Amino acid sequence: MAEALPAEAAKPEEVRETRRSGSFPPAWLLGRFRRADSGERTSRSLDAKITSDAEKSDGAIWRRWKSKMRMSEEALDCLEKGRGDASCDSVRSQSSDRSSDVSLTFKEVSFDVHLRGGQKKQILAPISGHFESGNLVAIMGPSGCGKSTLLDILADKKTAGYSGTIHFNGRPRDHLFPRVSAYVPQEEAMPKCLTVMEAMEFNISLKIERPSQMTRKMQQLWLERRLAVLGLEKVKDHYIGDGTSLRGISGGQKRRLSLAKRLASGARVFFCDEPTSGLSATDAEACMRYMKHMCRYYNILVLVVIHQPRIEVANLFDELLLMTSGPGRAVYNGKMEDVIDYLRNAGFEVPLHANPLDFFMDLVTPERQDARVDTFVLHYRGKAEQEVASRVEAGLQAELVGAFQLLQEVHLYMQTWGNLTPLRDSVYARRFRTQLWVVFKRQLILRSRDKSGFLADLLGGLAKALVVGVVYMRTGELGAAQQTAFFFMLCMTCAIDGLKSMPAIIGERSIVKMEAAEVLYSEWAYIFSFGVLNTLQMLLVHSIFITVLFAMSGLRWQMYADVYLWSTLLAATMNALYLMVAAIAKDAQSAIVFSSPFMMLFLLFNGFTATRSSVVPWMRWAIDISPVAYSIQQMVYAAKHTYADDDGLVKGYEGVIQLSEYKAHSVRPTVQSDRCGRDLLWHLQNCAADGVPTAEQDSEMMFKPWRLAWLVL
Ligand SMILES: Nc1ncnc2c1ncn2[C@@H]1O[C@H](COP(=O)(O)OP(=O)(O)OP(=O)(O)O)[C@@H](O)[C@H]1O
Repeated sequence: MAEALPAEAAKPEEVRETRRSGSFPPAWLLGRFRRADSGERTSRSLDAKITSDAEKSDGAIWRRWKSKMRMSEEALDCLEKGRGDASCDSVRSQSSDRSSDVSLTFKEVSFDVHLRGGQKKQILAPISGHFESGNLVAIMGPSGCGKSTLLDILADKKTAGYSGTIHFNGRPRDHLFPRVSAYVPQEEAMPKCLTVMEAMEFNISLKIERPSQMTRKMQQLWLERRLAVLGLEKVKDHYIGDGTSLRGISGGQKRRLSLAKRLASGARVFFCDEPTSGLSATDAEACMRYMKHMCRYYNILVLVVIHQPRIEVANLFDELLLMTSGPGRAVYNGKMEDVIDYLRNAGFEVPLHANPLDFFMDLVTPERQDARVDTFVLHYRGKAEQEVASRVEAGLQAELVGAFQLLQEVHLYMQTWGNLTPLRDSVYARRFRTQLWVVFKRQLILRSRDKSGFLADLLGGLAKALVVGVVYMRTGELGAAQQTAFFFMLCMTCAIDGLKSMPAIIGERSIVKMEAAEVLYSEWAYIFSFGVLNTLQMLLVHSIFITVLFAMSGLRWQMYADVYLWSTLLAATMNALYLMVAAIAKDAQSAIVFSSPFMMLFLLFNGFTATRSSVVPWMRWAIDISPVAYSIQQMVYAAKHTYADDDGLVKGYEGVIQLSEYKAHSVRPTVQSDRCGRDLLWHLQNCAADGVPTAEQDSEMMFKPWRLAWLVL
């Protein structure tokens, strides 16, 4: 059910009149509203949140904070209820007391693509515009006219080359532009097991540092105000969900959460690509009303690509950039309220009861029979282009504060609530260490909530050990060949086990890509935290598997450490390989397809069923690089050492070593003595000071440095 919609906020003119006053600190960030009158307005919902502990521990700070939140609540109240009394007028005027305006100016932006035959296709013909904060701007036009392309270019998301000038606050966009802008995709992938408030906290902790005296509770209240602006305060403790396995917030609420997260992060320009697509008409209208609300309340510029909205939604927009296709050209760029007059001037009267935007769109859609594309292109060039050009020129000359100064304003204000580290002049707001910690914490929370997945993993490991264990129960009593077959099976099982973690990384990849594009954190922060947690879980499941299996096999416990070490290294190596493939593959299916050749190569060239003499000479390298072959070999040597008192088994293992041609890799004392004398590197690694083989060599458990490096990699 759609929530109560906020009434339309103050008119753009009101905002423009007051926002240039240049006061500090910026109201858009603070939600800073002075008390409208001396009358005490109690905020019941806020009072309920005040804990006596907080009052006792940091009374003065808490009281200041409480007062700020109450003022912010008053202003919200006025905006939501659309009240017109004097106190609200005062609050409203102060709510638009914004110190930092922002503007986006683009001049002659065009985009061409090169087709196969070397031809060039113009997608966007030169297009210009200038938009200011506090406005909700619609970018509309027929399908394929280049709306999303233009939005991507303006948001600095287009990787292909384009031409034209784009300025933010009268200056070319710099490396800090991503920190003051936000690109909101049609549908954002978000972790389903996170609550709305946690998602907000995650974003803010990666974008704005919490001052030393600001408690988590204070920050949460601050975030609640942002949620309230987008009508989400009632679902702050709800899971985001995915609509299938976990029923979370609605589609419309998810879209608004995408906006709220970025709002809390301090973004000043929003680029929204069809934020209402897929929503019901009521939800779409609610979403747009909240966007308008946000835009006014925080003096933010919002550009929205939207397909033919209902009249109620269309009326919410302040400005319209209407385009036609073939190539994408502007046919209108001005105030939404002037559309009817513009059409009339061009000789078209909007029929009674018709939606003017629908009427206009039909006239500029080339596919329609009644289209008048050329008329409007000429009309725009003749009548409107000049006026747009002068706005653009003024915008280019404006030189408002740059992105760093905007960030600095927030930073300086935040310092009034405690100590902060210096503001970073980097695309990332927080240090790598902080990014790592925040991402790691979220991973931990998500994993701890996915109890069924974790339990299934543990039980799966146990069940696998029991099944394989039943087959190899008498291994300890059997000969060397059968014991080696057990090692072979064990290594095979460990090598394929990592396949199960591929879907997890593929599932999370779209979230990570989006968050990394938002420059919340570096992808390495995710890779490290995922790697650590995945390895820990893998080690736990693997330990259960190996211990149960080993206990069932009846082999001597002296060799448990060796079997554990080599099987773990093997599992970790293969796991890393699968994760690497999963990270670059398109989807789960192609990840399986890509990883199959590696898996088969290592499993087949295992040095046991396929040995150096049995394979074609030019494929021997495959045995040399196979972690499976190396693990089996080390287990065989460990077994030979463990059963040194059993001549029969020792002979059997020597036979296996000979058949498998492990000698080529092992260290024979006679050869070593000789080599210890002449090979310096070999000497340093493998020989004792007197140049004779060490005890480790005798046990034939030597590491080959390059093989160890391969395993670790
Ligand atoms: N990098 C590119 N290479 C080739 N063609 C491109 C590229 N970028 C955009 N186009 C083409 O430009 C045209 C406009 O695409 P765009 O998505 O911007 O249109 P749109 O107006 O947003 O369409 P819709 O309303 O249907 O989403 C399309 O035909 C698209 O294929």
